[in-house]
Amino acid sequence: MARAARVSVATPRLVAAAAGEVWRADRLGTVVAAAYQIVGAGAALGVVAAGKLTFDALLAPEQAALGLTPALFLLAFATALSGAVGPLQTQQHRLLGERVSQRVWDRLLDTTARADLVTYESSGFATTLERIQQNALTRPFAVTTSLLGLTGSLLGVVTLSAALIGVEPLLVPILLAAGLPAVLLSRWASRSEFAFAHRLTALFRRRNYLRQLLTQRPYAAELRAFEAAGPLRARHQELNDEVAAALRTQVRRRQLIAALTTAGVAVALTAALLAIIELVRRGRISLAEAGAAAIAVRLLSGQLSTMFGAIGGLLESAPFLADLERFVASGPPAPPRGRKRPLREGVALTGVGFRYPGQERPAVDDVDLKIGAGEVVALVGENGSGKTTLAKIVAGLYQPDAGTRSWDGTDAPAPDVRASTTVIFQDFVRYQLSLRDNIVISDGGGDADPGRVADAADRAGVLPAARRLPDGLDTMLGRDLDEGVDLSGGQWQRVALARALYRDTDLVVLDEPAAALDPRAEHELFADVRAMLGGRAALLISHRFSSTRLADRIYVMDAGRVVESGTHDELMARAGQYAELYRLQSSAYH
Ligand SMILES: Nc1ncnc2c1ncn2[C@@H]1O[C@H](COP(=O)(O)OP(=O)(O)OP(=O)(O)O)[C@@H](O)[C@H]1O
Repeated sequence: MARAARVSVATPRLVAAAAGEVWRADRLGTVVAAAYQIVGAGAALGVVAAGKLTFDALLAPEQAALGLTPALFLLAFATALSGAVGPLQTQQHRLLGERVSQRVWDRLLDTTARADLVTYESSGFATTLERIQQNALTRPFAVTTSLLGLTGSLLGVVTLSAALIGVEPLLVPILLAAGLPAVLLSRWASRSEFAFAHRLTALFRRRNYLRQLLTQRPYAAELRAFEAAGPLRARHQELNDEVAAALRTQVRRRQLIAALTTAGVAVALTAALLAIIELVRRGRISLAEAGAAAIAVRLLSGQLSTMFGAIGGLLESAPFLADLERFVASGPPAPPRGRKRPLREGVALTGVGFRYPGQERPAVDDVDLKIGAGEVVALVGENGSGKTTLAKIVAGLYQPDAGTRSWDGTDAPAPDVRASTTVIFQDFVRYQLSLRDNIVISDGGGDADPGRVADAADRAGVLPAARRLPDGLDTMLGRDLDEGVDLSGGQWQRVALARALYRDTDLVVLDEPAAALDPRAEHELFADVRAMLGGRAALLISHRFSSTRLADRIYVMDAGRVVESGTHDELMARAGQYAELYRLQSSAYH
């Protein structure tokens, strides 16, 4: 309730802010839309005036200002103009709506880009983002349409009321009386609509996910292999039923609100028309005046409906606008652009701990780790032991909750660490762009340096595949956009490696860089990993111990902690967890 009150108080500010957005998105478009609105209101007035002139010409030709034919022409013109404005407006709104949507999307994308990785990965963020996308993005435009409607109808209401007051002042308050219930009913509609959107977001998210699974290419093969489409369709159907049931209830509620509002307007209209008949009966107004008054009453009631509808629209949009504003304001300020630093001594983590929001156990606990300049350091451990989390801390993507991360002995800010480190994740992105863009995107995209592209591609072993592609480095990759050529999993992995090397930082974090490589390719990569890295320091995560045994130092993680560290030989001599895992793995090949 307190929240509803706050939103009501904030409504004018929210509406003004939304209108400001529309104005900034397309000034000329807004002016044109407003002009149509004014023409529409003027045309409605013209219909009344021409109606009055027509009645005068019919009933009292001797006193009429215009002959019947010109009066009828005027009436036809005003009616046609009033009818034509609607479609013109609709088309203009399509254009304006697109520009506004682009602008609001920009604000949304700015907010999501600013959010740090932890915020981004939290489930609340995704749900709010979905709700904003589903419900709030179109609101600034809807508000402007309502505002324009309100302006036009207000103009109509004022002028038509003035015309009616000339005939009988009582007619205006009779019609206006329909307003209060209409506004109260819109407040009810607004609250119920926001609550409905809130309730349904999680349902929509789940349904959208199933739709992606059922329609997108990466899932097509597995879904067919498991014949999983059937069960997934059944779940989709359950969600459809739930959505339809919730929507049915909401639609019924809105229909009831609409019916009550219309009934209020109809009662007021009937009362006004009865009053006009009564006035004629008592001889207070002439028949011509009564005819014009009836037209004016009908038009005024229409304008009042538009006005109340517009007010209702504004009230309905307010909570969604507040939601949008809250979301845009919730993002932290954009982090400063990081400065790329060379790595002269090394990176060190001391007593580092990290806990994911809402998780009880830390994913990384009291970890000490060092990567000297030019060193290759390996991180091994069982699934879920915290390797990827630790890699994200090293790369500056997560800030440790405890302990310190130092760069060349100083406490480097996270943006600097990010700018000075390159990470390739297990689930690296397969950009549906050209092969060249897939490589250069790691260093700002922009103008590619052909020499550096060729060097990175060569080191990562991409060149043999590139030579077989129809347009070499300029071949579009991926099949999602129809035009591309798909690569094998291993070839994609080499492209990701080339991307890491193109960025040219002194520290590289590679999370399972050889998972998709064939044994020969993996052997070649690791036998000569230092040559591939070209002097860069590397943190290498791998489950394949053959890949990591040549590392300068190996850290073994278990349940978030580093339980052992040393060279391969030292760890084997210790006969601890590493030695056990290593033996387990090598025995599989004997
Ligand atoms: N975004 C997240 N939110 C909450 N918990 C997470 C998140 N990411 C990982 N975890 C949890 O943190 C722990 C460590 O995960 P992490 O991905 O770092 O392990 P890993 O050693 O890289 O595993 P794997 O070898 O399977 O890749 C796991 O228990 C995991 O469930």
